[in-house]
Amino acid sequence: MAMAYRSTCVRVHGLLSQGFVSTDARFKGNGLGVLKSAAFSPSSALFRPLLCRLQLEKFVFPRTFPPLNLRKTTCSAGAILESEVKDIGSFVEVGYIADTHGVHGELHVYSLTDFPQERFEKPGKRWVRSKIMGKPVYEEVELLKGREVGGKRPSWLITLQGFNSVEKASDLVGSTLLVSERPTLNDDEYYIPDLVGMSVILKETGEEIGIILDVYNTGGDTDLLQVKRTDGASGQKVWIPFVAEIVPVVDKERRRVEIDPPAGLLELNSSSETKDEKARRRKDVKEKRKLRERFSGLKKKLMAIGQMHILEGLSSGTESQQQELVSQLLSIDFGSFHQAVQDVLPQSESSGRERNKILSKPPPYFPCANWREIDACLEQEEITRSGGNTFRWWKEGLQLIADGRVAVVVLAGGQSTRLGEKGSSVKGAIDLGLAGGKSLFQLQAERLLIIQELSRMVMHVTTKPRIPWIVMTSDATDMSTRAYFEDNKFWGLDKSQVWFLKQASLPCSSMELTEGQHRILLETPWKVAQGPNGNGGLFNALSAQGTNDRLADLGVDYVQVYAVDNTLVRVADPVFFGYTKERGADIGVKVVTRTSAEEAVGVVCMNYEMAEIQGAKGPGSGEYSDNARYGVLEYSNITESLKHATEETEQGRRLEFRAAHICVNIFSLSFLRKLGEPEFELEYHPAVKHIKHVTRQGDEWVAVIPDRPNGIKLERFIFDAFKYSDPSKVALLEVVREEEFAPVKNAPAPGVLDTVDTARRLMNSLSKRFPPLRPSTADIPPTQVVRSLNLAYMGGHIEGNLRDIIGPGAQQESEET
Ligand SMILES: CC(=O)N[C@H]1[C@@H](OP(=O)(O)O)O[C@H](CO)[C@@H](O)[C@@H]1O
Repeated sequence: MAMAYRSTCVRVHGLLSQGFVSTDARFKGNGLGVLKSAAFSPSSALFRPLLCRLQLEKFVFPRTFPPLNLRKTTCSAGAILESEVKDIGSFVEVGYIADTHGVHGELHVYSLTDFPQERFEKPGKRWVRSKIMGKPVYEEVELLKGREVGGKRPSWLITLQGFNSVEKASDLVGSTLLVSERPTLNDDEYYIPDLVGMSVILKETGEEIGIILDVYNTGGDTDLLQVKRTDGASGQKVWIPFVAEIVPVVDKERRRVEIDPPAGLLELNSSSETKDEKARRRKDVKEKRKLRERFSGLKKKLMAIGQMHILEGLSSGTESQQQELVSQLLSIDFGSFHQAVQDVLPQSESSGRERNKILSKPPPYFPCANWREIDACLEQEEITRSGGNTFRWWKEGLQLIADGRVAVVVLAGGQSTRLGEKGSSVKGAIDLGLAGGKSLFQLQAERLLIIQELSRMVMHVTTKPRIPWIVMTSDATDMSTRAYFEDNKFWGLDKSQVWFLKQASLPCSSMELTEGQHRILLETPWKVAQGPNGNGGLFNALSAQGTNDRLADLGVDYVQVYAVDNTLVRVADPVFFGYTKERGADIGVKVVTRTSAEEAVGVVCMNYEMAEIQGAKGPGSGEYSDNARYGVLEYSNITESLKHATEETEQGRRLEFRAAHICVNIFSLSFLRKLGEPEFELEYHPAVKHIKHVTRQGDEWVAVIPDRPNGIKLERFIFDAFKYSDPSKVALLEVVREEEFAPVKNAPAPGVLDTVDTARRLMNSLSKRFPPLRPSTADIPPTQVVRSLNLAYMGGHIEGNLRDIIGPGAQQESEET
């Protein structure tokens, strides 16, 4: 019976039921052989520096903006040209390197092999084939380790020696992973390419009846040899089960198999096979036609929007690289992209006009939460006492949590470009340098665990509440984020309460115009550079992926949404929930006082539409409409005069627009549902960023690593949704900056704010104000436990494992109860 591997092996043993086919390179039955270092000519060593030099000489600086730093490392010292490889047929494609993963240079590889464990997990030599200046280049690499990850397509995360940073690893994205040796097979196993082309001889008569065309497995256990008749039935194809009884001899030396077919097999197969084959061919033709139609539709669309250049990769590269490009292109919504570009273009041209129509004013009075008040009440062990506002909101919020009426969303789809190369593609996984190596995600998970426990204790519910934690990711962060949560066992949360939600991405485009178009940028010749569609992409994602319905089924009324980068964020803050509910609001907005005119934060304002007032004289006239809407003047858009505007108060001069938006908001579920409707779509804004890409120059692809912003990402802003709410349903709540806002945005550098270092300092100074939460808490009276937990939630330090203090996670508990 036969075990068959395309470009790999077929095993013969037993009867009809025991064979199978698997493939290493599914679409190409390459031959194999062992590649020896002697296979390369000595001149390859001479060629390397020449190749690198040539590359640099070929770099042309883009005309429209100043010289950029170009990548100089595309050709590594170990790379050799394809022409230098003597035994090219000996390589087998085993995977396609689709992306980098995490901070340590892991690579995400789509499997093209039937031996994934062997190829991606077993340490040892591998080869990488990429293209430099249009020429295939091979480089030997050492696989250190690999692990399987979930997903629609079989894929692995691998680590290669020497590729220990995102920067290094990204050089390999778009390349093909190869092996140069086949797994050792048993005596009864054969590689398909070895079988293909063998003569098929009738054992009884010694007569040749045909040659093996291919080996197939139709899903059962048995491999089938497809044999083209060369005898009297010339041209017909027959199928011969690859089992020892029918194929007793496989003679590799003489390249022949001897068969002993049962009576009628050859005839039976010939006729029935023709039918099967026809059906298969019809299906193939149909599928190919469908694909061709989709592809020609795509081409027309690209032509219409002036973006044909993104198809250039199809004239070079390997089959798998081209397939990757086609499948990526077919998945991109170019209609939305084009619409978004249109949104952005007229806006930037007429922004002066737009601004004249809107008069922005600071928002009216908003209260400030007073946290000390809660602790004072708890210290006196008077949980039932009415207390002040904050204490009332706190209890109301804990009740909402206990009743399962709230959920939280963390916005974690961003690509962390401002964190520089040392940043992680998963911002929430950044090591903050805290004791215990806690990351942003871990801090947030701990707060969620604590608040669930607090709600259980204060509201006397028997089952610990389980607050749905929706993690919004993007193509750029999804897989790594999921793997990070899995690796950390969800920090003790119930896995089922964490829902991943992927926001959409859109192509990135050049900043300058070419023939009147912002041209789409390519990450590699076979991959369009894409970016997540901004934090305002949340609303579409929630509705399109059924999350709103799921929340409604659970009875959720309010959803807190926050940016992943805030180390001090109070996840599922009961005060904020209680306040928003008490105000009957659809939107709750946390603000802090802006520190200076230059602080990179949006400021909350009221926008009055001047155009709607009869006879209004314009801004400054003192007249404006009463249909004001809440909005945010984003730091990237605000005018200099509004940014610096001050007002006189009894305490002296202060900034007029001082309510900084910290990206911690609450939306009622009914409002989120409304935002899912087409008429409440949010507009796009251009975000100007550094975008690494490749460009085609003549026959060569040139890598561009910009040292200044060179491209545009199209983003929606979450706060643009505020304008769709009646202002009476928007409730601002001021909180204490030192207690609730310490974002990580930038790479650490002297004098730079909002870095890991500044955030850690803020965290440490806050936690010093509270006694640490210790495991011994378990021995103190419940009211004191509540106080300790509340202080830990507010930023206190936790000693040891949180699970030792608050007991098992929700899942175990609910299973026990
Ligand atoms: C579109 C958006 O939500 N922008 C927010 C957000 O800015 P980023 O620079 O995008 O992180 O977080 C800031 C607070 O950290 C907030 O002030 C600003 O308004």
